[in-house]
Amino acid sequence: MYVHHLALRDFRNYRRQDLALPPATILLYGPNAAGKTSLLEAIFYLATTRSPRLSSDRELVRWDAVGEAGTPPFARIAAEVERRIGPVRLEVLVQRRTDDEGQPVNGAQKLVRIDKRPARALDLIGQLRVVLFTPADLTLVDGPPAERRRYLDITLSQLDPHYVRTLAHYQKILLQRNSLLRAWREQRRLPRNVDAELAFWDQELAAAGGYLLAERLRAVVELGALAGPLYRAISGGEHEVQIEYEASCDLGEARDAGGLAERLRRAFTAQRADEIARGQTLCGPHRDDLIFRVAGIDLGRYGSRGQQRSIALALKIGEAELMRQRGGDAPVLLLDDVLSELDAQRRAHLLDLIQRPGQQTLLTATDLSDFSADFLAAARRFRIEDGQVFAG
Ligand SMILES: Nc1ncnc2c1ncn2[C@@H]1O[C@H](COP(=O)(O)OP(=O)(O)OP(=O)(O)O)[C@@H](O)[C@H]1O
Repeated sequence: MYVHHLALRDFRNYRRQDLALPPATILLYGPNAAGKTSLLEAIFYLATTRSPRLSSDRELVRWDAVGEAGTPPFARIAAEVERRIGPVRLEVLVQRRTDDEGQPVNGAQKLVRIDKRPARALDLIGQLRVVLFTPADLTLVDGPPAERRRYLDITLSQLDPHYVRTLAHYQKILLQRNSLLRAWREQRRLPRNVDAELAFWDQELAAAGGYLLAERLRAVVELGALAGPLYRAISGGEHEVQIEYEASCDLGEARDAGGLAERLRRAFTAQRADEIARGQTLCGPHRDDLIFRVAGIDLGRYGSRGQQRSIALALKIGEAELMRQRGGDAPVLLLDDVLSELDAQRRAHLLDLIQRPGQQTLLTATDLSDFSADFLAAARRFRIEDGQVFAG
């Protein structure tokens, strides 16, 4: 699939921008702070309804944007996407919130349209599939478990509309169950029948969690088959990387959603006293992790920087391959300043993915001298300066 037209209005440092994009390698180059990452961010946002940067939605709106006819300022991202299953037009409007007197308040409102019809944000996810590569990908391996859960969730949410809805439901139930447990702890008083009070929440959390787990376990097997050999090739070593799903609840041999839900329910009951004492849900998909082993050694903990970099790259390429295999369409690749950071061997593997016919890849760079003459001749170039895009 590919984005064949992108339109931005008051998004980050872009005032108004219209851009026709080919299904090829697109090199976005220009000085620091020109707006290169923001362009990738816009596409990532359309695909996932999230910014890859740690910022709130209201920061997406251009600082000095003015709203229309007295309405609060908004940013607009729109794209026409070509896919194997047919084209689609996606649009998101992010509008700053104001109070009754028109004074800015925290937060932003998100309005989504798919083929010009209003839709929910969740419906947008998966319409356009992307894989983002950034220098921060290393935290996938050496960072906290939340980074690895996020990696799985973003991949699966783009592939499976039911996954993204179930994840949203799981998170909602988890919040409610936790606030109930916390309230009991703070009041130092338990209801007469704790089991009955929690039965509904346990049931809902286990049912949603069972589905999430089944899909994550399946994805980990498939990703392992893809990333394992890739790691060996990238690292130039003799071993593949093994990806293990480390569950926080005892899952036994269960692998299907129903069996996993039953396991979760049992785990919640078994740790009732602990959960009440600590005021939170102690196990479930929100506490799980991934372990990367090479020749039996946990490389997240004990790997060298180079080994960890190779795993991170193998995971990202594996993610793109998984999307292509399952979705029938190659995802759009977004490479934020990564190619120049890679050594020749790692770079060659990424180039292999990028240079496939019909693959759309947008990559950013400050310096064209990082690229070979062949690469530059084959890529479509756009120069970015101060929130404006120029061909050539
Ligand atoms: N809401 C906003 N309104 C206006 N400008 C913004 C907004 N948010 C960020 N900016 C500015 O937009 C500019 C572009 O940032 P961006 O990260 O896209 O640049 P870049 O070209 O990728 O730079 P680098 O090469 O340093 O990574 C920055 O100067 C940033 O401060």
